[in-house]
Amino acid sequence: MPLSPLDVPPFPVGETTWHVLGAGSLGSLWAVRLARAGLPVRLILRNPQRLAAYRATGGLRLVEDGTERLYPIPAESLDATTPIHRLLLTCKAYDAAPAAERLAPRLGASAELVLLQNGLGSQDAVAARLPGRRCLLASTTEGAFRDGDFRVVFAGRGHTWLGDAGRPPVWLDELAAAGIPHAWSEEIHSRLWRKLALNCAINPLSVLHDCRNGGLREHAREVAALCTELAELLRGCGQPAAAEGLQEEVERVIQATAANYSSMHQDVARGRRSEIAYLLGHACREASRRKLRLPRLEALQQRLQRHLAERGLPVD
Ligand SMILES: NC(=O)C1=CN([C@@H]2O[C@H](COP(=O)(O)OP(=O)(O)OC[C@H]3O[C@@H](n4cnc5c(N)ncnc54)[C@H](OP(=O)(O)O)[C@@H]3O)[C@@H](O)[C@H]2O)C=CC1
Ligand SMILES: CC(C)(CO)C(=O)C(=O)O
Repeated sequence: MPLSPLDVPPFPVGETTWHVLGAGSLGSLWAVRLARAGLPVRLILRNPQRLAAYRATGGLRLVEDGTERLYPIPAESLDATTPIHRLLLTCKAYDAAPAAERLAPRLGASAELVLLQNGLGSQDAVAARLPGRRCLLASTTEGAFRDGDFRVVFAGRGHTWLGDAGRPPVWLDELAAAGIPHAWSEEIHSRLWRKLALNCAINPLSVLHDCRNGGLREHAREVAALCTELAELLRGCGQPAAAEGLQEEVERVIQATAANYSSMHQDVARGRRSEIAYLLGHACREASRRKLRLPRLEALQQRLQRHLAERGLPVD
């Protein structure tokens, strides 16, 4: 497929650089769209070897609507020392806090972070390592996957919600200019909890039954029982809105994604670490902290951990 260099910026360049740590699926998708809107973007790669590999490939490749293009976005390694004012954190949940800790010396008091991790728990861990810095939470329904090193396929259009306890930042305009569908959410915690519950109802069972999401239609009673406990957990955690109509939505998602393998199924099938600790693990920890007895969720976690251990994968 033809490759072309980065387009000439169509917008005046913003002043604050978007540093992106996690040049994988979501990070590349964001970095490319911001860069082609003329905004200053810099990737942070994990070490000099990864930086050299990136430079050798000439940039990020994004496959969008069947067309691949090359975007030579500037990059640096984690060892760089220049200040960071705005950071998009798009690594996996288990990598987020260690990465934030490494970058802490470069993040001044007015630095802002956008945390795009799935599940819950990693966001608090990041914030604890960066006292005083603004950490915005994000939840997305966009989909992307890597099919090569620094090559990403934009697989599903979606929407991203961002929020925290403060006011919407002015740079949301930059997301609009970059064509990133988004909205400010006053209830970002509720959205993250709801997504966590959907993931807990679908992903572990899809791994244990080794099936596509649609295969869970044959386990409808098991799914329904989990939804009952998940709704109880959400209410117990002060998220009653996230509990409403949970089972119906889980059934809709199973139907709509029937042909897909869940992200956890894909991770396990490829021998990669899963984000269990930030999904089912977080759910079970919160239940135990609040003395809620949710036997089905606990049994599911134990089954999943056994399954992961048998395959030599981390159980958290
Ligand atoms: N992909 C998707 O469609 C969606 C993803 N999400 C969530 O987004 C988050 C990111 O997922 P995804 O983009 O798929 O993950 P990927 O595995 O595709 O990308 C993660 C990237 O983070 C990099 N990374 C990890 N640690 C460091 C570090 N210390 N320094 C520099 N780079 C680092 C990895 O580097 P390296 O390449 O060197 O390994 C990798 O490029 C997850 O929480 C996921 O659940 C949510 C919705 C959809
Ligand atoms: C499709 C869905 C909702 C299944 O839980 C998902 O988000 C995932 O696979 O992680």
